[in-house]
Amino acid sequence: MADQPEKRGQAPKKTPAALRGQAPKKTPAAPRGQAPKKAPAAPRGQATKKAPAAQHAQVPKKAADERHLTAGERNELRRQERRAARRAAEQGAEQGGRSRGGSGAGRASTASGTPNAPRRSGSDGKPTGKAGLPTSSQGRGAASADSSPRTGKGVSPKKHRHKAASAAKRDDGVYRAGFACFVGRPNAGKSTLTNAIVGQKIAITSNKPQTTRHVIRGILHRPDAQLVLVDTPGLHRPRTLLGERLNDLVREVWSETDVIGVCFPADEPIGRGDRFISSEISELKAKVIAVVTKVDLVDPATLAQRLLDVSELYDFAEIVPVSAVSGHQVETLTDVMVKYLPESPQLYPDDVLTDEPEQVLIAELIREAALEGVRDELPHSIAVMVEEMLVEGNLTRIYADLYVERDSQKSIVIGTRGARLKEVGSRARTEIENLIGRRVYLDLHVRVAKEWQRDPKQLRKLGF
Ligand SMILES: Nc1nc2c(ncn2[C@@H]2O[C@H](COP(=O)(O)OP(=O)(O)OP(=O)(O)O)[C@@H](O)[C@H]2O)c(=O)[nH]1
Repeated sequence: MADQPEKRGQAPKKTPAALRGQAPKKTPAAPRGQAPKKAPAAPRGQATKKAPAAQHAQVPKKAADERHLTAGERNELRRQERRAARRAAEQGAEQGGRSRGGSGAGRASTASGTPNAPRRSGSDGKPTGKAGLPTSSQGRGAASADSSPRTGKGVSPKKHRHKAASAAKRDDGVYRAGFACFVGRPNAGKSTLTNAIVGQKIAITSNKPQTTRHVIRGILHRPDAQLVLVDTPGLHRPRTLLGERLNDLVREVWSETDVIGVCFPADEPIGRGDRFISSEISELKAKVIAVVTKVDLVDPATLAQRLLDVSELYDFAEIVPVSAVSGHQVETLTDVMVKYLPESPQLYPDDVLTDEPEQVLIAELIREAALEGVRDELPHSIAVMVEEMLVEGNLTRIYADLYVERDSQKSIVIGTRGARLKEVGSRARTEIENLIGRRVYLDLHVRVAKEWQRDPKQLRKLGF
């Protein structure tokens, strides 16, 4: 029988509050019995010929359940979870919930500090957080116990270069864990930096602005800390419904992270967008640092000027110049971010690198390959959905749809006698094989979804 690949390096996505052992209050919809609808077995009404991947999945129940949801429904579920978690955290704070160290002041950190939050027991009878991970009372390291959804094969985390280097720096005996994100104008280098820190490609990158459309978490494990990096789309002036939704998503993430790194590309002068972002973050609880990116592209004098400009823009806690491409100062930046994380037990098991569903990562890799060499509006018009994954021995068959908005775009993406699409497929296949560590057969179809960026129904279907 065909199996869903079992993955190391991935865990089902949970809200920051859930990971910290806070039980989110029910969302308004939940008490009325309006829990997010499960999608039918063939999520997009294209039923029949192939069995959906979820039916083959041998994964924990929650993850298996979520595979039945369409991407849009999954996102809505995430949104509801986040809203509920925020409300729970606020209420916890009002009720004098114990604040964690660092910048998390005012946030309730344990299930017991949250109203209506029953403490759950693990199979061993020990209390666990909502997420099935230990609450802070269990001490560090306990999170790697059996509650992990990680399983055998699949995404193999590469040995992390920060681990050994950082061991020596663990001088105060304090373990820190928390969330950080990079913000900044489109193309500032946020995703490249996230990948460089996590040590594996979990976010796609390209030289087209607004490449990032999903919030993806990458997890860095060190002996003294766990840094959960949340890669977000760049905040921008929205021109479509998609743009508005992406901006909302970014603001939601900002409100729940401990450290925010505002990225300024060293090779471009400070602009209106940078000023706008700096003013937006001034209200947040998170510790805000400045990251001057792409320093390999400028001479020392330009860099010095950029650092000065950045320092005059806002009262940043620190300013760190880095190059994600050469690796210059990446480790220093990591140390700075870790320094501002709250004291906390581990949030994810040891070998989890991301909690993004595998289908989403794969769809992103296909989109990245499709972005190569296209111009003008076309990059924005491309969306990808993985319809199905089947595992046969060491081969994974992936069926994916690549959406564009117009017939003319469809012919560009396909190319003369399918040459361009073939190239996209072969580039994407190599990346996917790197990701899942198995041979891949990739079946790509190009479809037209007219004006999907402006159409709420299509956006939902495509996961926004
Ligand atoms: N030379 C150099 N190029 C970089 C560096 N970091 C990122 N880039 C390039 O800059 C471009 C944009 O990088 P991304 O990481 O996709 O930027 P982003 O901020 O995530 O972009 P959006 O998704 O549009 O918000 C890519 O072509 C990267 O290869 C760096 O340190 N040095």
